[in-house]
This record gives sequence, structure tokens and C-alpha cells, in this order.
Amino acid sequence: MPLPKAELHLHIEGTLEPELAFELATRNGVELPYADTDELRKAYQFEDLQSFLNLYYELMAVLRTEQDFTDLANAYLARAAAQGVRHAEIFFDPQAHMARGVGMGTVVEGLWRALGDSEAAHGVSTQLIMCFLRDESAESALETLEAAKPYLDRIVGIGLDSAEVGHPPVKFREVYDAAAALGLRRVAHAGEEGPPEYITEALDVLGVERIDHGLRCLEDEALVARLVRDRIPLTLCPLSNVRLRAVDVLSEHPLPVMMDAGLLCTVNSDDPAYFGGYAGDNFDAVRKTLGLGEDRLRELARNSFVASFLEHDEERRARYLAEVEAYDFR
Ligand SMILES: Nc1ncnc2[nH]cnc12
Ligand SMILES: [Zn+2]
Repeated sequence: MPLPKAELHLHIEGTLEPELAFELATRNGVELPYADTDELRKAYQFEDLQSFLNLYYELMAVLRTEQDFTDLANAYLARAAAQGVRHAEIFFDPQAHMARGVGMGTVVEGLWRALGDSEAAHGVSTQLIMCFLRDESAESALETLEAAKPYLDRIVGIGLDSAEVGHPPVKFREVYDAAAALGLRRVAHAGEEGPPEYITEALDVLGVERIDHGLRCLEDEALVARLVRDRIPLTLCPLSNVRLRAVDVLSEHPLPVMMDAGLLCTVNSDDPAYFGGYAGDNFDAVRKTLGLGEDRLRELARNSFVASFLEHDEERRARYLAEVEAYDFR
């Protein structure tokens, strides 16, 4: 049995495996510019975040109907469950679909058909976090929040993703204020490729409760001290960082340094279909390559539930935490 964990940084569109992409392309009559799954997999060589995003957005063209989103989410939940994920807070990118004429309702209802059954079908509790694309305009983000209003009972919070450099958090002050007024939780990608100032700004201007990635906080000692003091969780994604060249090789990933510094770190998969592994694979990789011992692995699993948005169900959080403490690594 794998170590129980929560996944807090997972883009559902980034779980689109080549096989499902081709299946949906056939179902929807969408032409993909790749002969087969092998050729597609060969395109998974990325130089940076943008080179990945280009393929990520291109492949989304196969997602058209509610059923497509249901199938996508069910495939992820089955894989996540097999790797010990007990709770998943799942990002989705509505603007990337609405730009193709796929409505907010299609996306949310489609995902919800899988998420609503997930506890019974997969043993995984779930929440949805709607992300705004930071390389789109602030007005577009506001329109997206407006379009989500009929579905807010299914959305726990908002996030900020896509191309980071040149799109500072402050650009989204208004939509984050509006979301907070609606009672939505707030997170944002910051310090993946962007500077540590973006992390500070996400905290001060957007009022985020967790930082997605946050890797570059290490360049600012005072910021690290603040993140430690305020117990701000970081949703790290080690395999993603290697594939997108935020770190050169996994053996040089700063996760152990960050944990030693007292940061509240979690380990997640980001876009597992593209980066070579799901949540459990990320745990396995840091265990083997970074030599993390049982105490550290248990700490990461504990942190994932501490950092999760389970305030509406503290009994459940306590149950998950008890599973982590009782876990026998042998
Ligand atoms: N790692 C990542 N960073 C920013 N935006 C993303 N969208 C999907 N994956 C992302
Ligand atoms: Zn991400």
C-alpha cells in the first residue's frame, strides 16, 4: 500500500495521456499533427515552461464534450488512487476551453460527473480550483469569474497559471479581490520561472494561502523566513521542475534544503502525463534520488493534508492524518 497523500498541484488538462488524446481525437473528429502516440511522446522534450505550454494547449483541442472531461478526470483519479492519493485539489483552465468554444458548463459539469462519484469509485475526495491564465488579460479573468458564478458550489478556490515571466501577480488584483468576496480560497503559481518578488506579491496583493511551486523563494532569505514563520505551504513538483529545466537534474533539487529550512513543502505532479509521473512517482523519485528517509516522506504526506482546503471537514482531515501517522513503510 502506498503512503497516503493529498495532491494539491495538479492540472487536469496535464493528465491527458497520449492514448486518451488519440481516442478523443478520433471520437471528436479532431486531426492531431502526430502520426501516433509514439510520435507524440517524442514531442515531450521541453526547454522551458513556454515550450511545454505550447503542446499542452495544442493537445487540449481534443477535449470538447462533457463526456471528454469526465473520462479525463476518471482516468486521473484511477491513477492517483493507485499511487496513494486520498484527496486531490484539481486545477482546471476554463479560458483555454472557452477560447475554443467549449463552455464553462461543459467543463465543470463534465469534471463534476467524475469528481462527484470519486469517493465511491476511487476512494479519493476532491475539490476543484479554477485557474486564470496569467498571459491573458485581467478583463478576461474577470469575465471568467463571472462565467463561473453558476458553478461556485463546485469550486473551492482560484489559482493563477500559464506563462509566468512578465505577468506579475498584481495584474490580477481585482479578480482576486472579487473572488475573496465570493468566499473562494486563493492560490497562485509563483517563483517557478518568475522572481521571488512574484511570491511576495502573490501573498501581499492577491492574499494567497498557498504558493504553487515557490522554488525561487530560496533567492530571498527574508522571504524564506516569512514563509516559514507564516507556515505558507509550497506545492512543489520535482519531476516537473526537471522537465521544464527549472532545476538541471533531480539530484540537485532543493527540496531537502527547503525542508531543512523549515518550509512547509508538499510534493505534487503538476502535469503528470507530460512530466513522467503521478504523485506517487514524484514521491518515489525524491526518495531514491534525494535520499529522503521515512521521517521526511511522512512529513511531506502530513504536510499535504495540513495544507489542503479541508476546513469544511476537519474530521476527514484528522482521519487522513491518522492514516499517515499509522503508515508502515515496510
Ligand atoms: N507548471 C505549470 N506552470 C504554469 N502553468 C501551468 N499550466 C500547466 N502546468 C503549468
Ligand atoms: Zn502547475
